[in-house]
Amino acid sequence: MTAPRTTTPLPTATPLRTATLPSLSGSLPVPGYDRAQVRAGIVHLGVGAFHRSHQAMYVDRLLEQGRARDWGICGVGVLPSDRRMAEVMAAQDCLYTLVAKHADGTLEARVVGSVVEYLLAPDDPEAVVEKMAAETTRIVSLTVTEGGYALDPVTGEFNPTDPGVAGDLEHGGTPTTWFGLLAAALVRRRERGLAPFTVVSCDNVQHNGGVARRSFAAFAALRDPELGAWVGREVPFPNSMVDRITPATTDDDRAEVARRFGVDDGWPVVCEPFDQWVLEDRFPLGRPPLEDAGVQVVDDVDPYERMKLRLLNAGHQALAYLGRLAGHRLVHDAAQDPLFRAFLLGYMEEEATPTLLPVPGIDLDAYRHELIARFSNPAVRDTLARLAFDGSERLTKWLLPVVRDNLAAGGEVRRSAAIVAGWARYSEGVDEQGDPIEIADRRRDPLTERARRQREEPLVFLADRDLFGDLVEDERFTGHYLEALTSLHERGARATLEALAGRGPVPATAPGGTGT
Ligand SMILES: NC(=O)c1ccc[n+]([C@@H]2O[C@H](COP(=O)([O-])OP(=O)(O)OC[C@H]3O[C@@H](n4cnc5c(N)ncnc54)[C@H](O)[C@@H]3O)[C@@H](O)[C@H]2O)c1
Ligand SMILES: O=P(O)(O)OC[C@@H](O)[C@@H](O)[C@H](O)[C@H](O)CO
Repeated sequence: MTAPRTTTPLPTATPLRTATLPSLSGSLPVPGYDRAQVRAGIVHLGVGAFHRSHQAMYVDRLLEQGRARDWGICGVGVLPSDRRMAEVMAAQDCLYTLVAKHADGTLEARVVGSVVEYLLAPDDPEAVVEKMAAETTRIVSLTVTEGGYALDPVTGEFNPTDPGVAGDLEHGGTPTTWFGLLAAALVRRRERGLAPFTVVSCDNVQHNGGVARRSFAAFAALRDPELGAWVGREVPFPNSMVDRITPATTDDDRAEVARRFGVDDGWPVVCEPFDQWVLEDRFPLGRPPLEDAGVQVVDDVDPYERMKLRLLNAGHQALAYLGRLAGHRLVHDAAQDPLFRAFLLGYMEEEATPTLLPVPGIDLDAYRHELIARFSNPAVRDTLARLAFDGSERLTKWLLPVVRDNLAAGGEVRRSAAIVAGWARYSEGVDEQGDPIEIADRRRDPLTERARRQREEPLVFLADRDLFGDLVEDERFTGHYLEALTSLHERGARATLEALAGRGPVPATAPGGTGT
């Protein structure tokens, strides 16, 4: 999460504060409700761009309807890198500008007021624990990223040696991770005879609620087996599918907000107009009437999240690496490129869709085409670099399940293999023009080390069993993978996609070798 760097107030713009809302209301909608009357019933851990464009926006909609006054949000920054957010939230009474950008350049903006408090855990972990332990807190929600669940990428089980949890497991004492903070709060609630809050993961993880429960219960059990069993039994973790493309805020966004709306906002949020939240209804302590704000409250989220993760998020992976290799930097440029558009549609139609479950009320053909249109929105200016961030946590969780299902069912894997080969080629850290690629991945060093050996040992990247399990032993997959990797090395990304589309030469042979 990178904060916009400009700190100088823009001359014609009004600083965003409770006191300035009346003067700002002439240029954009501001909260019409009395924020002083709103109490925090939700504590959210990991207040980044997405929480502010999505969950906080739905709660703001309800507050605007005069509802949900007990369901305001207390935001929490868990990591030391959240300090800048804490400063902006403190300076702006937690207010911020949300700007949805339509493809035709139209902007829809409003000041969101649903976040009513913000705490920075590294400064005051006790305040965070106490907030979650308070009777008024009935929901704790999370956006801690895919890598935040301390999961082994192959087994999907909790990994107690993950650097994200190891500290809290080894030292006990003052919690520094979301695992430790949540555990301390739940222990305190149990001591006070209070029922546990509901934990809602809003990360792009399949079965995010179940995964969060398994991983957190395993953490708790290592601290105290009895606590682990109680968590597994008593703490509700509903699943949810969340969707709204929300790039990181840039200086240009901040300047545009000042210019167009006269607001000097230290950290506005820009996003696409589309939003979707499909939520499993398991909230023993109650929840806000989110269905009245446009949330789909359902019994089974699985078909929706599978659709979204395998089409949208894996689709993003399809663009991220091959698009960058072909010279694109922005998502809409890649999505508007006919070659990439055809590749993406081919992946979605022939490889991802056959692995989906029937999705109630959704026309999958329309959904796929809507995705292409959303990716092509030039106003959003999402970057391929954002999509490529921590690929080892993303590609493995979204694309590899598609591959495994298709291999088991005899389905198509050509394009998926090319996406993985694209990631392997990208991980060499040099693009097709010879310029460096900055690899932002927690596993960067082992990834690049293997990728740089692959011209001599073509399967060495795929042979990383910590990421790919035994995929390297599947000859059908490795055949397509080697074909794509050879083509990427010899002819580049564009020619590789042309060959996949049947419009160019396919190498007659591919080199062998299984690597180590
Ligand atoms: N941005 C989107 O388009 C989008 C859409 C749908 C879902 N999401 C989900 O939201 C997540 C966050 O996206 P964002 O755009 O808000 O990113 P961001 O970089 O703006 O914010 C990420 C937040 O998560 C916190 N965080 C990261 N790792 C953590 C950890 N281990 N423990 C505690 N906090 C941690 C950061 O401190 C920060 O507050 C994504 O990883 C994804 O799962 C994002
Ligand atoms: O946010 P991440 O890092 O999980 O994934 C990158 C993108 O695929 C993702 O943010 C999408 O834009 C989002 O899931 C759309 O709802």
